Amino acid sequence: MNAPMEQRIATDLEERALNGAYVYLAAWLIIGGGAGYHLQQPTIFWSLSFALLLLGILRLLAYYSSDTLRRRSKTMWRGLLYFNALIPTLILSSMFAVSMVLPAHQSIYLFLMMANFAFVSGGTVSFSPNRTLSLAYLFCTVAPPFIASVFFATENRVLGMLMALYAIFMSIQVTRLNREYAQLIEQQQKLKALSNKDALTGIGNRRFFDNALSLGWNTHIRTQANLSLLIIDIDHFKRVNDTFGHATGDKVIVKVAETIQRVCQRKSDTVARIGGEEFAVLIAVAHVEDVSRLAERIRDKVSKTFIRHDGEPLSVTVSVGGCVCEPDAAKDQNRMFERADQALYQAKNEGRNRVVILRY
Ligand SMILES: Nc1nc2c(ncn2[C@@H]2O[C@H](COP(=O)(O)OP(=O)(O)OP(=O)(O)O)[C@@H](O)[C@H]2O)c(=O)[nH]1
Repeated sequence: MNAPMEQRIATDLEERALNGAYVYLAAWLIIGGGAGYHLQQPTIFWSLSFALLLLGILRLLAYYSSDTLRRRSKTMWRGLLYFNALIPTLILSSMFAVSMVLPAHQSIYLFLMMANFAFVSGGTVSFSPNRTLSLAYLFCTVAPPFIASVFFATENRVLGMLMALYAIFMSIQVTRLNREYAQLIEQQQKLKALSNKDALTGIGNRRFFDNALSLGWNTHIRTQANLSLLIIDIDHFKRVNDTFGHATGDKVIVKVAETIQRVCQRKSDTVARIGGEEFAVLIAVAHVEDVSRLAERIRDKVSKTFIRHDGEPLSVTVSVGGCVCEPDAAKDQNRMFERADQALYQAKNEGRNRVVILRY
């Protein structure tokens, strides 16, 4: 399982578990209060109410500090998630078992039976993104009343058998729901990746670049991280299309994209096609000399790269405009882009096949 998928499942589970912060307590108060159990067994009633209240608060705390918790220790985070998900249902299903076996607690029997069936459905479906958690929930909800009905209150055996049958049915449903959930998330991830990809070259598209620029810009301002931008435009590309045809033009675009990618191989480099024959590169470099050197390498490599047209070699050149940015909260990312565009314009005006870098 990849990291974004793991993160997505974790967030989903926490959100689905959030209702439990009040549902168990509310159900217990309604059942106990409605059946007069709070008068018959006040110590048990109020102790369990207090315990469910504390568990609800713990669940809320776990939800609101989940990011920190996950960052510190995934094992602790998972342990707390399981604890919060399983203990409240275990308490109520155990009370259901008790009410089945001991006549003194019979007043809550029927209501707890209804609540228990509801929890079996709701809880197992809610936790289905994590099959283990969902099956553990099913077990905690069904096992106590099942054991009680089969071994201690045998007049309830039919109910026990029904619960077992329902548990088997739900466990099959969980497997199916879990598979469908995983497929859905996978498809969403694929769609997201596709929507960020340029169909012709396979590199990032304009949307991908805009997101990367915003993200890079915010980090640049917040952490004073280095950030520079290059805009690369193929020279006289209209002529390529007009002379050799659109299909060859496409091949040229693909080749230029590959060449830029080969030069910009650092993990921190972001390469995208932002227009027809226009590319952008975001780099974590702060010195004009370093940015110039990289831009020159791109320019040089493109000019030495050939594609074949009717067996004949064909090459193109590119002009590169760059902007090297000093971090300053008063500046803005659009101005940075405009500055790089201005540098590109200058490179074109000065004769093309050249690099111009400006500061911002
Ligand atoms: N083959 C192909 N051509 C494209 C694509 N996108 C844009 N173009 C063409 O790229 C050409 C860009 O031309 P111009 O903007 O005039 O620029 P240029 O000819 O490169 O001239 P300079 O940029 O000034 O050097 C146009 O003819 C567009 O039709 C594409 O995806 N494939």
